[in-house]
Amino acid sequence: MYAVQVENLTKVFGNFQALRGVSFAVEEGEVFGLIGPNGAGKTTTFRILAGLLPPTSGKVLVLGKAPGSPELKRVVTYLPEDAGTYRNLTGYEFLRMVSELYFGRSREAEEALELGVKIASLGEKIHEKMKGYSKGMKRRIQVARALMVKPRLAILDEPTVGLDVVHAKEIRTLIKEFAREHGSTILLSSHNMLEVEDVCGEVAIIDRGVVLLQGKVRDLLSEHGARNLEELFFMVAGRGEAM
Ligand SMILES: Nc1ncnc2c1ncn2[C@@H]1O[C@H](COP(=O)(O)OP(=O)(O)OP(=O)(O)O)[C@@H](O)[C@H]1O
Repeated sequence: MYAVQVENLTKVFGNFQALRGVSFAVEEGEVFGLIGPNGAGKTTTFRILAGLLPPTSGKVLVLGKAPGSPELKRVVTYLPEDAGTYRNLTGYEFLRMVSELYFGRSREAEEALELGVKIASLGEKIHEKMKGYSKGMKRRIQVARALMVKPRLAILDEPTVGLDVVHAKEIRTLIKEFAREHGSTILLSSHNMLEVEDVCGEVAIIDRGVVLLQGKVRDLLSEHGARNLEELFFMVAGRGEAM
């Protein structure tokens, strides 16, 4: 079964066409990367998948259902690129709030909180107010928030945005380990094509509102004789400017 199926998806804002017929499919259990430069349409696609934005046209199924269906509420999580944190809550209080929103005051909520604390790996700092957190710590809390409820599908928009190489690597490792351990499907986006190779088994390359290629990273590189995804992007995107 596909976790996500997108066919010929378009989105028009005013007279600007942000998505011009996007198609890709994500199998359950994959760590899948939607990669492309700034403005390619990644966030727009994710917002549609999360049920936050209506598509203009096209077919979109999330776990076989229309985005935003009530059945998806408990099983799909979405981490926006610009997710904020509650400055005056501690990381622990924030994760507890989210787990109780999902599961009420229950054993499940306690288990989710425990897992969230483990994923965040902030040690004693989990009990400090988030206003003192670094960007990396805030992002860890946000990723923990999206994964701790063990979703069938987690949609993570630029999970490593704004992080240095060390913190980005930590987040990638925790995503990979989480997916392996819990069998969740992870759909993430990135404009950093090199980092995606480290975490995703399969990718779709999107540029200017169109998916140019989809496949397993290893297969795509060998089919096109590219050394890495960045080189492959420039081969298939037909443009020479830097991202
Ligand atoms: N609400 C909106 N109104 C008008 N244009 C929009 C709106 N949202 C997005 N766009 C435009 O649609 C295009 C795709 O934007 P989107 O945010 O999906 O790209 P992205 O691939 O996520 O880029 P980035 O890596 O910079 O986050 C951009 O040109 C953007 O300016």
